[in-house]
Amino acid sequence: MIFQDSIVALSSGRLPSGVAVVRLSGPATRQVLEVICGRLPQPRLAQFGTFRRADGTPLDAGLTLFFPGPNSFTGEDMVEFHVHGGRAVVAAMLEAIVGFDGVRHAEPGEFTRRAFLNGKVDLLKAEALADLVTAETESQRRFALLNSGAQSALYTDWRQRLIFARAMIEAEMDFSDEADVPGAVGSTVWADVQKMISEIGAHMDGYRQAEIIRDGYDVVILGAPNAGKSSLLNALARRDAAIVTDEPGTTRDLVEVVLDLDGVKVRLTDTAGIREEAGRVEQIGIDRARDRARGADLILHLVDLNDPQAITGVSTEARRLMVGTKSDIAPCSGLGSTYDHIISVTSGSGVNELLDSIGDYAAEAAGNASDILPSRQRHIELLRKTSDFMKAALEAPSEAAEIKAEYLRLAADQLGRISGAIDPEDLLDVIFSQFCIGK
Ligand SMILES: Nc1nc2c(c(=O)[nH]1)N(C=O)[C@@H](CNc1ccc(C(=O)N[C@@H](CCC(=O)O)C(=O)O)cc1)CN2
Ligand SMILES: Nc1nc2c(ncn2[C@@H]2O[C@H](COP(=O)(O)OP(=O)(O)OP(=O)(O)O)[C@@H](O)[C@H]2O)c(=O)[nH]1
Repeated sequence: MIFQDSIVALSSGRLPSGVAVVRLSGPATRQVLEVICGRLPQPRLAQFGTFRRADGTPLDAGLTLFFPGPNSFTGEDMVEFHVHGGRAVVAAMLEAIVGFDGVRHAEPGEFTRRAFLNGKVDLLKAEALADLVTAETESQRRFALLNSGAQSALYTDWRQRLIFARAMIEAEMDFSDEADVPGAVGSTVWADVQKMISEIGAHMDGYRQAEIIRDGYDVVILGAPNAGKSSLLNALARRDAAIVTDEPGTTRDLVEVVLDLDGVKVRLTDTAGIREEAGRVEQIGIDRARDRARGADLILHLVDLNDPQAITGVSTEARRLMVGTKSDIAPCSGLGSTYDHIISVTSGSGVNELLDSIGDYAAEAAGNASDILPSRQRHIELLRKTSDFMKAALEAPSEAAEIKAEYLRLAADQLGRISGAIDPEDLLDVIFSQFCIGK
Protein backbone atom coordinates (compact mmCIF):
# COMPACT_ATOMS: atom_id res chain seq x y z
CA MET A 1 0.00 0.00 0.00
CA ILE A 2 1.41 3.41 -0.95
CA PHE A 3 0.73 6.27 1.46
CA GLN A 4 1.12 9.89 0.40
CA ASP A 5 1.87 11.09 3.91
CA SER A 6 5.06 10.48 5.77
CA ILE A 7 4.76 10.15 9.54
CA VAL A 8 7.19 11.16 12.26
CA ALA A 9 7.24 10.63 16.03
CA LEU A 10 9.44 10.30 19.05
CA SER A 11 9.58 6.50 19.47
CA SER A 12 11.64 6.31 22.66
CA GLY A 13 10.38 7.10 26.16
CA ARG A 14 9.92 10.10 28.43
CA LEU A 15 12.19 13.08 28.05
CA PRO A 16 14.77 13.98 29.09
CA SER A 17 16.59 10.72 28.38
CA GLY A 18 20.15 9.82 27.45
CA VAL A 19 19.30 9.18 23.82
CA ALA A 20 16.01 9.69 22.01
CA VAL A 21 14.91 7.99 18.81
CA VAL A 22 12.94 10.04 16.26
CA ARG A 23 11.38 7.81 13.65
CA LEU A 24 10.18 8.80 10.18
CA SER A 25 8.37 6.55 7.70
CA GLY A 26 7.06 7.22 4.21
CA PRO A 27 7.93 8.60 0.78
CA ALA A 28 9.53 11.83 2.09
CA THR A 29 12.22 9.85 3.96
CA ARG A 30 14.95 10.12 1.33
CA GLN A 31 14.45 13.83 0.77
CA VAL A 32 14.48 14.55 4.52
CA LEU A 33 17.71 12.52 4.85
CA GLU A 34 19.43 14.36 2.01
CA VAL A 35 18.70 17.68 3.66
CA ILE A 36 19.18 16.81 7.35
CA CYS A 37 22.24 14.52 6.91
CA GLY A 38 23.47 16.11 3.67
CA ARG A 39 23.43 12.74 1.94
CA LEU A 40 21.69 9.37 1.83
CA PRO A 41 23.39 7.15 4.44
CA GLN A 42 24.24 3.50 3.74
CA PRO A 43 21.23 1.29 4.40
CA ARG A 44 20.95 -0.39 7.81
CA LEU A 45 24.30 0.87 9.11
CA ALA A 46 24.49 3.34 11.96
CA GLN A 47 26.27 6.51 10.82
CA PHE A 48 27.42 9.43 12.91
CA GLY A 49 27.04 12.99 11.68
CA THR A 50 25.63 16.45 12.23
CA PHE A 51 21.90 16.98 11.67
CA ARG A 52 21.11 20.31 9.97
CA ARG A 53 18.06 22.32 8.99
CA ALA A 54 17.54 23.26 5.32
CA ASP A 55 19.30 26.61 5.98
CA GLY A 56 22.40 24.78 7.23
CA THR A 57 22.02 25.57 10.94
CA PRO A 58 22.91 22.57 13.16
CA LEU A 59 20.22 20.77 15.14
CA ASP A 60 22.29 18.10 16.93
CA ALA A 61 24.93 15.48 16.20
CA GLY A 62 23.94 11.82 16.38
CA LEU A 63 23.40 8.49 14.70
CA THR A 64 21.26 7.78 11.66
CA LEU A 65 19.78 4.43 10.69
CA PHE A 66 18.23 4.28 7.22
CA PHE A 67 15.95 1.35 6.29
CA PRO A 68 14.99 1.50 2.60
CA GLY A 69 11.57 -0.05 1.94
CA PRO A 70 10.33 -2.68 1.70
CA ASN A 71 12.85 -4.07 4.20
CA SER A 72 11.80 -1.98 7.16
CA PHE A 73 9.43 -2.29 10.10
CA THR A 74 6.61 -0.52 8.21
CA GLY A 75 7.60 -1.77 4.76
CA GLU A 76 8.16 1.85 3.66
CA ASP A 77 11.37 3.85 3.51
CA MET A 78 12.18 4.66 7.12
CA VAL A 79 14.83 6.46 9.08
CA GLU A 80 15.70 6.65 12.75
CA PHE A 81 17.58 9.65 14.11
CA HIS A 82 19.24 8.81 17.42
CA VAL A 83 19.60 12.24 19.01
CA HIS A 84 20.48 13.56 22.48
CA GLY A 85 17.38 13.07 24.61
CA GLY A 86 16.73 16.71 25.57
CA ARG A 87 13.27 18.20 25.19
CA ALA A 88 14.49 21.09 23.05
CA VAL A 89 16.61 18.81 20.86
CA VAL A 90 13.67 16.50 20.14
CA ALA A 91 11.28 19.44 19.63
CA ALA A 92 13.70 21.05 17.13
CA MET A 93 14.17 17.78 15.22
CA LEU A 94 10.42 17.12 15.03
CA GLU A 95 9.73 20.69 13.97
CA ALA A 96 12.39 20.56 11.24
CA ILE A 97 11.04 17.24 9.93
CA VAL A 98 7.34 18.18 9.88
CA GLY A 99 8.44 21.29 7.95
CA PHE A 100 8.95 19.08 4.88
CA ASP A 101 6.13 18.67 2.39
CA GLY A 102 3.94 15.66 3.08
CA VAL A 103 5.28 14.97 6.59
CA ARG A 104 3.03 15.04 9.67
CA HIS A 105 3.04 13.78 13.26
CA ALA A 106 2.09 10.09 13.60
CA GLU A 107 -1.11 8.95 15.30
CA PRO A 108 -0.89 6.36 18.10
CA GLY A 109 0.06 2.97 16.65
CA GLU A 110 0.36 4.35 13.14
CA PHE A 111 3.76 2.80 12.37
CA THR A 112 2.42 -0.63 13.31
CA ARG A 113 -0.79 0.08 11.39
CA ARG A 114 1.29 0.70 8.26
CA ALA A 115 3.29 -2.46 8.98
CA PHE A 116 -0.04 -4.33 9.08
CA LEU A 117 -1.39 -2.72 5.90
CA ASN A 118 1.89 -3.56 4.14
CA GLY A 119 1.66 -7.19 5.22
CA LYS A 120 4.64 -7.03 7.60
CA VAL A 121 2.62 -8.16 10.63
CA ASP A 122 -0.88 -9.58 11.09
CA LEU A 123 -3.35 -8.26 13.67
CA LEU A 124 -2.37 -10.87 16.25
CA LYS A 125 1.26 -9.85 16.01
CA ALA A 126 0.32 -6.16 16.16
CA GLU A 127 -1.68 -6.79 19.33
CA ALA A 128 1.18 -8.83 20.78
CA LEU A 129 3.61 -5.96 20.06
CA ALA A 130 1.28 -3.59 21.94
CA ASP A 131 1.26 -6.06 24.85
CA LEU A 132 5.05 -6.31 24.75
CA VAL A 133 5.39 -2.54 24.99
CA THR A 134 3.03 -2.37 27.99
CA ALA A 135 4.31 -5.54 29.73
CA GLU A 136 5.26 -4.82 33.34
CA THR A 137 5.83 -8.29 34.73
CA GLU A 138 8.01 -11.14 33.53
CA SER A 139 5.00 -13.36 32.76
CA GLN A 140 3.38 -10.57 30.72
CA ARG A 141 6.63 -10.16 28.75
CA ARG A 142 6.98 -13.88 28.05
CA PHE A 143 3.32 -14.20 27.10
CA ALA A 144 3.45 -11.24 24.69
CA LEU A 145 6.65 -12.47 23.07
CA LEU A 146 5.20 -15.94 22.56
CA ASN A 147 2.00 -14.49 21.13
CA SER A 148 3.90 -12.44 18.59
CA GLY A 149 4.28 -15.65 16.58
CA ALA A 150 2.60 -18.68 18.07
CA GLN A 151 -1.01 -17.49 18.04
CA SER A 152 -0.90 -16.77 14.30
CA ALA A 153 0.58 -20.16 13.61
CA LEU A 154 -2.16 -21.91 15.59
CA TYR A 155 -5.05 -20.00 13.97
CA THR A 156 -3.52 -20.36 10.50
CA ASP A 157 -3.31 -24.10 11.01
CA TRP A 158 -7.00 -24.32 11.95
CA ARG A 159 -7.97 -22.07 9.07
CA GLN A 160 -6.04 -24.16 6.56
CA ARG A 161 -7.55 -27.38 7.85
CA LEU A 162 -11.03 -25.83 7.48
CA ILE A 163 -10.30 -24.64 3.96
CA PHE A 164 -9.05 -28.12 3.10
CA ALA A 165 -12.15 -29.72 4.66
CA ARG A 166 -14.41 -27.49 2.60
CA ALA A 167 -12.47 -28.24 -0.58
CA MET A 168 -12.87 -31.97 0.05
CA ILE A 169 -16.60 -31.66 0.70
CA GLU A 170 -17.05 -29.59 -2.45
CA ALA A 171 -15.01 -32.06 -4.48
CA GLU A 172 -17.15 -34.86 -3.19
CA MET A 173 -20.26 -32.90 -4.23
CA ASP A 174 -18.92 -32.36 -7.75
CA PHE A 175 -18.18 -36.02 -8.24
CA SER A 176 -21.11 -37.47 -6.38
CA ASP A 177 -22.78 -38.58 -9.59
CA GLU A 178 -19.86 -40.75 -10.47
CA ALA A 179 -20.13 -44.19 -9.02
CA ASP A 180 -16.53 -44.79 -7.93
CA VAL A 181 -15.87 -41.77 -5.65
CA PRO A 182 -14.75 -43.10 -2.28
CA GLY A 183 -17.25 -42.16 0.41
CA ALA A 184 -14.45 -42.20 3.00
CA VAL A 185 -13.35 -38.63 2.21
CA GLY A 186 -16.28 -37.22 4.12
CA SER A 187 -15.73 -39.23 7.26
CA THR A 188 -12.04 -38.27 7.65
CA VAL A 189 -12.91 -34.64 7.03
CA TRP A 190 -15.68 -34.61 9.62
CA ALA A 191 -13.48 -36.38 12.14
CA ASP A 192 -10.96 -33.56 11.77
CA VAL A 193 -13.68 -30.90 12.14
CA GLN A 194 -14.78 -32.62 15.34
CA LYS A 195 -11.18 -32.68 16.54
CA MET A 196 -10.77 -28.96 15.81
CA ILE A 197 -13.92 -28.16 17.78
CA SER A 198 -12.36 -29.74 20.85
CA GLU A 199 -8.99 -28.10 20.20
CA ILE A 200 -10.64 -24.69 19.92
CA GLY A 201 -12.71 -25.37 23.04
CA ALA A 202 -9.61 -26.28 25.05
CA HIS A 203 -7.82 -23.21 23.72
CA MET A 204 -10.72 -20.93 24.75
CA ASP A 205 -10.67 -22.42 28.25
CA GLY A 206 -7.23 -20.83 28.63
CA TYR A 207 -8.60 -17.30 28.43
CA ARG A 208 -8.96 -16.98 32.22
CA GLN A 209 -5.25 -17.76 32.47
CA ALA A 210 -4.50 -15.00 29.97
CA GLU A 211 -6.63 -12.57 31.99
CA ILE A 212 -4.70 -13.45 35.12
CA ILE A 213 -1.41 -12.79 33.34
CA ARG A 214 -2.68 -9.48 31.96
CA ASP A 215 -4.93 -8.10 34.74
CA GLY A 216 -3.43 -9.88 37.72
CA TYR A 217 -4.35 -12.67 40.13
CA ASP A 218 -7.13 -11.29 42.29
CA VAL A 219 -6.60 -11.67 46.05
CA VAL A 220 -9.20 -10.25 48.46
CA ILE A 221 -8.66 -9.82 52.21
CA LEU A 222 -11.83 -10.40 54.22
CA GLY A 223 -12.57 -10.50 57.92
CA ALA A 224 -14.44 -8.95 60.82
CA PRO A 225 -13.66 -5.34 61.78
CA ASN A 226 -10.27 -4.97 63.47
CA ALA A 227 -9.08 -8.42 62.36
CA GLY A 228 -5.88 -6.82 61.06
CA LYS A 229 -6.72 -6.64 57.34
CA SER A 230 -5.29 -3.21 56.60
CA SER A 231 -2.17 -3.98 58.61
CA LEU A 232 -1.60 -7.11 56.52
CA LEU A 233 -2.17 -5.23 53.23
CA ASN A 234 0.38 -2.62 54.24
CA ALA A 235 2.87 -5.28 55.31
CA LEU A 236 2.53 -7.16 52.01
CA ALA A 237 2.67 -3.96 49.96
CA ARG A 238 5.58 -2.69 52.10
CA ARG A 239 3.96 0.73 52.31
CA ASP A 240 1.08 2.50 54.06
CA ALA A 241 -1.56 2.01 51.39
CA ALA A 242 -4.45 1.57 53.84
CA ILE A 243 -5.24 3.44 57.06
CA VAL A 244 -4.72 1.42 60.25
CA THR A 245 -6.36 2.34 63.58
CA ASP A 246 -7.63 0.36 66.54
CA GLU A 247 -11.13 1.60 65.74
CA PRO A 248 -13.32 -1.13 64.21
CA GLY A 249 -14.76 -0.01 60.88
CA THR A 250 -11.78 2.09 59.75
CA THR A 251 -11.67 0.75 56.20
CA ARG A 252 -14.88 1.61 54.38
CA ASP A 253 -13.95 1.34 50.75
CA LEU A 254 -11.83 -1.06 48.75
CA VAL A 255 -8.10 -0.38 48.87
CA GLU A 256 -6.14 -2.07 46.12
CA VAL A 257 -2.40 -2.55 45.72
CA VAL A 258 -0.58 -4.28 42.87
CA LEU A 259 2.30 -6.64 43.63
CA ASP A 260 4.75 -8.40 41.35
CA LEU A 261 5.26 -11.84 42.92
CA ASP A 262 8.01 -13.69 41.06
CA GLY A 263 6.98 -12.15 37.76
CA VAL A 264 3.22 -12.59 38.20
CA LYS A 265 0.96 -9.59 38.67
CA VAL A 266 -1.15 -9.87 41.83
CA ARG A 267 -3.93 -7.46 42.82
CA LEU A 268 -4.47 -7.41 46.56
CA THR A 269 -7.60 -5.73 47.90
CA ASP A 270 -8.35 -4.69 51.47
CA THR A 271 -12.06 -4.49 52.29
CA ALA A 272 -14.35 -3.13 54.98
CA GLY A 273 -14.66 -5.44 58.01
CA ILE A 274 -17.84 -7.47 57.74
CA ARG A 275 -20.30 -7.18 60.63
CA GLU A 276 -24.06 -7.10 61.08
CA GLU A 277 -24.74 -3.74 62.73
CA ALA A 278 -23.09 -1.12 60.63
CA GLY A 279 -23.82 2.50 59.79
CA ARG A 280 -24.89 3.49 56.27
CA VAL A 281 -21.51 4.31 54.83
CA GLU A 282 -19.94 1.27 56.45
CA GLN A 283 -22.77 -0.90 55.05
CA ILE A 284 -21.98 0.26 51.52
CA GLY A 285 -18.37 -0.72 52.14
CA ILE A 286 -19.46 -4.15 53.40
CA ASP A 287 -21.62 -4.69 50.30
CA ARG A 288 -18.61 -3.83 48.16
CA ALA A 289 -16.48 -6.30 50.11
CA ARG A 290 -18.99 -9.10 49.49
CA ASP A 291 -19.22 -8.14 45.79
CA ARG A 292 -15.49 -8.09 45.42
CA ALA A 293 -15.18 -11.51 47.05
CA ARG A 294 -17.52 -13.01 44.47
CA GLY A 295 -15.12 -12.53 41.55
CA ALA A 296 -11.90 -13.16 43.46
CA ASP A 297 -9.32 -15.85 42.71
CA LEU A 298 -8.18 -16.17 46.33
CA ILE A 299 -9.69 -15.04 49.64
CA LEU A 300 -7.54 -14.38 52.66
CA HIS A 301 -10.00 -14.81 55.51
CA LEU A 302 -8.51 -13.09 58.53
CA VAL A 303 -9.56 -13.96 62.06
CA ASP A 304 -8.20 -12.23 65.16
CA LEU A 305 -6.95 -15.14 67.29
CA ASN A 306 -7.80 -13.13 70.43
CA ASP A 307 -11.36 -12.42 69.37
CA PRO A 308 -12.53 -14.84 66.68
CA GLN A 309 -15.70 -13.67 64.96
CA ALA A 310 -17.65 -15.16 62.09
CA ILE A 311 -18.38 -13.25 58.92
CA THR A 312 -21.65 -13.70 57.04
CA GLY A 313 -23.07 -13.23 53.57
CA VAL A 314 -19.94 -14.09 51.62
CA SER A 315 -20.51 -16.38 48.67
CA THR A 316 -17.63 -17.12 46.38
CA GLU A 317 -16.09 -19.98 44.47
CA ALA A 318 -12.60 -18.67 45.20
CA ARG A 319 -10.02 -20.66 47.06
CA ARG A 320 -9.93 -19.54 50.70
CA LEU A 321 -7.00 -19.34 53.09
CA MET A 322 -7.87 -19.07 56.79
CA VAL A 323 -5.38 -16.71 58.44
CA GLY A 324 -5.17 -16.30 62.20
CA THR A 325 -3.82 -12.83 63.11
CA LYS A 326 -2.06 -11.05 65.97
CA SER A 327 -0.28 -14.21 67.11
CA ASP A 328 2.15 -12.05 69.13
CA ILE A 329 -0.55 -11.39 71.74
CA ALA A 330 -2.57 -14.58 71.34
CA PRO A 331 -2.52 -17.47 73.78
CA CYS A 332 -0.75 -20.18 71.82
CA SER A 333 -2.75 -23.34 72.27
CA GLY A 334 -3.86 -25.86 69.68
CA LEU A 335 -4.81 -23.37 66.95
CA GLY A 336 -3.03 -25.21 64.16
CA SER A 337 -5.79 -27.14 62.45
CA THR A 338 -8.30 -24.28 62.01
CA TYR A 339 -5.86 -22.03 60.20
CA ASP A 340 -3.76 -22.34 57.07
CA HIS A 341 -1.52 -19.55 58.32
CA ILE A 342 -0.90 -17.90 61.64
CA ILE A 343 0.64 -14.46 61.43
CA SER A 344 1.65 -11.40 63.35
CA VAL A 345 2.17 -8.23 61.42
CA THR A 346 3.70 -6.69 64.56
CA SER A 347 6.45 -9.31 64.92
CA GLY A 348 6.52 -10.28 61.23
CA SER A 349 6.03 -13.92 62.10
CA GLY A 350 4.34 -15.96 59.36
CA VAL A 351 3.98 -13.03 56.95
CA ASN A 352 6.62 -14.17 54.46
CA GLU A 353 5.23 -17.70 54.47
CA LEU A 354 1.79 -16.28 53.66
CA LEU A 355 3.28 -14.16 50.87
CA ASP A 356 5.02 -17.26 49.47
CA SER A 357 1.72 -19.15 49.49
CA ILE A 358 -0.04 -16.34 47.62
CA GLY A 359 2.84 -16.30 45.11
CA ASP A 360 2.55 -20.07 44.59
CA TYR A 361 -1.18 -19.93 43.96
CA ALA A 362 -0.77 -16.97 41.59
CA ALA A 363 2.02 -18.72 39.67
CA GLU A 364 -0.11 -21.84 39.39
CA ALA A 365 -3.06 -19.83 38.04
CA ALA A 366 -0.94 -17.85 35.56
CA GLY A 367 0.80 -20.98 34.28
CA ASN A 368 4.33 -20.80 32.96
CA ALA A 369 3.41 -18.43 30.12
CA SER A 370 4.41 -21.04 27.56
CA ASP A 371 0.88 -22.06 26.59
CA ILE A 372 -0.69 -20.47 23.54
CA LEU A 373 -3.78 -18.69 24.88
CA PRO A 374 -6.36 -16.32 23.43
CA SER A 375 -5.29 -12.87 24.62
CA ARG A 376 -8.27 -10.64 23.81
CA GLN A 377 -12.06 -10.81 24.23
CA ARG A 378 -12.09 -10.16 20.46
CA HIS A 379 -10.34 -13.50 19.89
CA ILE A 380 -12.78 -15.33 22.16
CA GLU A 381 -15.82 -13.93 20.35
CA LEU A 382 -14.48 -14.96 16.95
CA LEU A 383 -13.34 -18.37 18.18
CA ARG A 384 -16.81 -19.00 19.57
CA LYS A 385 -18.33 -18.12 16.18
CA THR A 386 -15.80 -20.36 14.44
CA SER A 387 -16.75 -23.23 16.66
CA ASP A 388 -20.51 -22.55 16.30
CA PHE A 389 -20.25 -22.60 12.49
CA MET A 390 -18.28 -25.84 12.64
CA LYS A 391 -20.96 -27.41 14.83
CA ALA A 392 -23.63 -26.20 12.39
CA ALA A 393 -21.66 -27.79 9.54
CA LEU A 394 -21.53 -31.10 11.40
CA GLU A 395 -25.20 -31.00 12.32
CA ALA A 396 -26.58 -30.12 8.89
CA PRO A 397 -28.03 -33.24 7.24
CA SER A 398 -25.61 -35.15 5.06
CA GLU A 399 -27.67 -34.66 1.93
CA ALA A 400 -27.23 -30.87 2.35
CA ALA A 401 -23.55 -30.97 1.43
CA GLU A 402 -23.68 -27.44 0.01
CA ILE A 403 -24.92 -26.04 3.30
CA LYS A 404 -22.26 -27.96 5.19
CA ALA A 405 -19.56 -26.52 2.92
CA GLU A 406 -20.94 -23.02 3.39
CA TYR A 407 -20.77 -23.35 7.18
CA LEU A 408 -17.15 -24.44 6.88
CA ARG A 409 -16.42 -21.36 4.78
CA LEU A 410 -18.04 -19.14 7.42
CA ALA A 411 -16.01 -20.87 10.15
CA ALA A 412 -12.74 -20.32 8.27
CA ASP A 413 -13.66 -16.66 7.72
CA GLN A 414 -14.03 -16.07 11.46
CA LEU A 415 -10.47 -17.29 11.97
CA GLY A 416 -9.39 -15.01 9.13
CA ARG A 417 -10.94 -12.09 10.99
CA ILE A 418 -8.82 -12.82 14.07
CA SER A 419 -5.57 -12.40 12.15
CA GLY A 420 -6.97 -9.58 10.00
CA ALA A 421 -6.75 -11.55 6.76
CA ILE A 422 -10.48 -10.85 6.27
CA ASP A 423 -12.41 -7.58 6.79
CA PRO A 424 -9.99 -5.76 9.01
CA GLU A 425 -11.10 -2.18 8.24
CA ASP A 426 -13.71 -1.80 10.95
CA LEU A 427 -11.25 -3.01 13.58
CA LEU A 428 -8.18 -0.98 12.76
CA ASP A 429 -9.15 2.20 14.60
CA VAL A 430 -10.09 0.27 17.72
CA ILE A 431 -6.90 -1.77 17.79
CA PHE A 432 -4.33 0.83 16.87
CA SER A 433 -5.75 3.69 18.93
CA GLN A 434 -4.73 1.72 22.03
CA PHE A 435 -1.07 1.90 21.06
CA CYS A 436 1.40 4.54 22.15
CA ILE A 437 2.56 7.21 19.77
CA GLY A 438 5.77 6.24 18.00
CA LYS A 439 4.91 2.53 17.92
N1 LIG B 1 16.27 0.94 16.86
C1 LIG B 1 15.21 0.16 16.86
N2 LIG B 1 15.12 -0.87 17.73
C2 LIG B 1 14.02 -1.67 17.73
C3 LIG B 1 12.95 -1.45 16.84
C4 LIG B 1 13.08 -0.36 15.93
O1 LIG B 1 12.17 -0.11 15.11
N3 LIG B 1 14.20 0.40 15.98
N4 LIG B 1 11.84 -2.29 16.89
C5 LIG B 1 10.59 -1.90 16.47
O2 LIG B 1 9.57 -2.51 16.69
C6 LIG B 1 11.97 -3.60 17.49
C7 LIG B 1 12.61 -4.51 16.51
N5 LIG B 1 11.72 -4.77 15.41
C8 LIG B 1 12.03 -4.65 14.09
C9 LIG B 1 11.27 -5.37 13.20
C10 LIG B 1 11.60 -5.36 11.86
C11 LIG B 1 12.66 -4.58 11.41
C12 LIG B 1 13.08 -4.62 9.98
O3 LIG B 1 13.92 -3.84 9.55
N6 LIG B 1 12.52 -5.53 9.20
C13 LIG B 1 12.87 -5.72 7.79
C14 LIG B 1 14.18 -6.50 7.64
C15 LIG B 1 14.21 -7.81 8.35
C16 LIG B 1 15.53 -8.54 8.23
O4 LIG B 1 16.55 -8.00 7.79
O5 LIG B 1 15.53 -9.71 8.62
C17 LIG B 1 11.75 -6.42 7.10
O6 LIG B 1 10.85 -6.93 7.77
O7 LIG B 1 11.78 -6.46 5.88
C18 LIG B 1 13.38 -3.82 12.30
C19 LIG B 1 13.06 -3.85 13.65
C20 LIG B 1 12.75 -3.48 18.75
N7 LIG B 1 13.97 -2.69 18.60
N1 LIG C 1 -0.59 -6.90 68.44
C1 LIG C 1 -0.95 -6.81 67.18
N2 LIG C 1 -1.82 -5.88 66.76
C2 LIG C 1 -2.16 -5.83 65.46
C3 LIG C 1 -1.63 -6.75 64.52
N3 LIG C 1 -2.17 -6.48 63.30
C4 LIG C 1 -3.00 -5.41 63.47
N4 LIG C 1 -3.01 -5.03 64.77
C5 LIG C 1 -3.77 -3.93 65.37
O1 LIG C 1 -5.15 -4.22 65.25
C6 LIG C 1 -5.89 -3.01 65.04
C7 LIG C 1 -6.75 -3.14 63.80
O2 LIG C 1 -5.90 -3.29 62.67
P1 LIG C 1 -6.37 -2.99 61.20
O3 LIG C 1 -5.30 -3.45 60.30
O4 LIG C 1 -6.80 -1.57 61.07
O5 LIG C 1 -7.63 -3.92 61.14
P2 LIG C 1 -8.76 -4.04 59.99
O6 LIG C 1 -9.16 -5.45 59.95
O7 LIG C 1 -8.25 -3.42 58.73
O8 LIG C 1 -9.91 -3.16 60.61
P3 LIG C 1 -11.19 -2.45 59.88
O9 LIG C 1 -10.67 -1.50 58.90
O10 LIG C 1 -11.85 -1.80 61.03
O11 LIG C 1 -12.03 -3.52 59.30
C8 LIG C 1 -4.86 -1.89 64.93
O12 LIG C 1 -4.74 -1.24 66.17
C9 LIG C 1 -3.58 -2.63 64.62
O13 LIG C 1 -2.43 -1.96 65.05
C10 LIG C 1 -0.69 -7.73 65.01
O14 LIG C 1 -0.16 -8.57 64.23
N5 LIG C 1 -0.39 -7.73 66.32
